[in-house]
Amino acid sequence: MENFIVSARKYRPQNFSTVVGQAHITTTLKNAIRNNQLAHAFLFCGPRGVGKTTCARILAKTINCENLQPDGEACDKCDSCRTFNDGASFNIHELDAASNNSVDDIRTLVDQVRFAPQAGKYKIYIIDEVHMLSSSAFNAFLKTLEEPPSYAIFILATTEKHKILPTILSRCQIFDFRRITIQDTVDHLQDIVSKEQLSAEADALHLIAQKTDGCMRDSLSTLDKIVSFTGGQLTYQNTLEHLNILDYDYFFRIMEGVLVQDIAGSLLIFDEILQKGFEGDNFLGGLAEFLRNLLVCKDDKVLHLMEVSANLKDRYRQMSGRLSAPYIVTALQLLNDTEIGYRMARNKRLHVEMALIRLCYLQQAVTLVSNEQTGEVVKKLDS
Ligand SMILES: Nc1ncnc2c1ncn2[C@@H]1O[C@H](COP(=O)(O)OP(=O)(O)OP(=O)(O)O)[C@@H](O)[C@H]1O
Ligand SMILES: [Zn+2]
Repeated sequence: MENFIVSARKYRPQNFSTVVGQAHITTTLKNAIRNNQLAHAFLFCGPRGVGKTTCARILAKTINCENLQPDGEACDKCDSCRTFNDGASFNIHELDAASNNSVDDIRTLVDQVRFAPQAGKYKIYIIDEVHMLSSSAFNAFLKTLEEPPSYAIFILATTEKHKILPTILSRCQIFDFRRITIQDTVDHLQDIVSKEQLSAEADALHLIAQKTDGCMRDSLSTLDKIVSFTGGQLTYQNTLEHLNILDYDYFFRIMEGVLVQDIAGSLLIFDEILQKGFEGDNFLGGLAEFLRNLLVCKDDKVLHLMEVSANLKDRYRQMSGRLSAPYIVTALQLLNDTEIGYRMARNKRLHVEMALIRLCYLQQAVTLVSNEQTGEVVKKLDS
């Protein structure tokens, strides 16, 4: 515990096979390396913290490895690999275009490109947040990108692909990085928790993954924070408190109330939520996601779109079985309208309360309508 190092650095993947959730990219890169068909310019696009810089560094190490493995991975033992692992290689240059975006910055880089590497095969230039380069800097760079020396490889990374000029796009091999799924994030966090000999309930890790929405870097830094906050004992409850997330239990309870048209009960639960310091729109957003999950549960074909823990899945399924699909859809529509009106509403509490009351009445209304007029539709959606 005392030696707990920031996970994002300590657990930065050192080879392609340990990069989580980007197999479509790592496989292609490994094949290109093995077959000696490496492009000279790459564009790595995708959300923040999903492994762009990490993959760029692994690529740099691998193509300089003196003893490339048959599977396309670096050996991690040769001199070159060791200097890369120590962060001491002269063959990798990183430029953060967010803070160095002038023509002069690019000229300095272009000047360096002229010199062949003293050791190793390739020099790799990583330009992070490349969309931030000024247009004159872009132009100064274009010539080098068009005719790079054989030993130079450029890896441009960006979170905003649409801002990249077509002249650059057409000169790069483009890789689209994906946000990391909740399950992949949970598995990765679990792995770190075991290695660090900490303890964490699976549902607690799920909460972290859910909160950080596919960004691995944020998941790891959140894990770090909660570890120090809880002394390394993560439970669902203490993680919930730390992350300031609304407990799903509230939504199950609200729905129980709605099912029996218990208006008073539903309003009291909403009051509890407000007392805890949450805002009405947190609640509306959470309830909408909850209903969306109930809808997704209705069909096994789309069940994987519901990214919740195994425990919670069963609970969702049971609840979903008690509601008709038309009810859920109508309720979602109602919540959507309520969310749109929320900002304008003067009495926000009342605005949400009205929605809850209507949800209670809706249950009856939709059941009546669907039985009489749309029995067929309901059967289809429900089956
Ligand atoms: N796919 C992944 N698998 C495992 N760890 C990851 C992955 N993506 C990110 N990480 C972790 O997050 C940290 C930051 O990742 P990285 O710098 O590669 O992200 P990035 O996509 O380049 O983000 P940015 O666009 O913000 O620069 C890494 O040190 C690593 O610990
Ligand atoms: Zn090596």
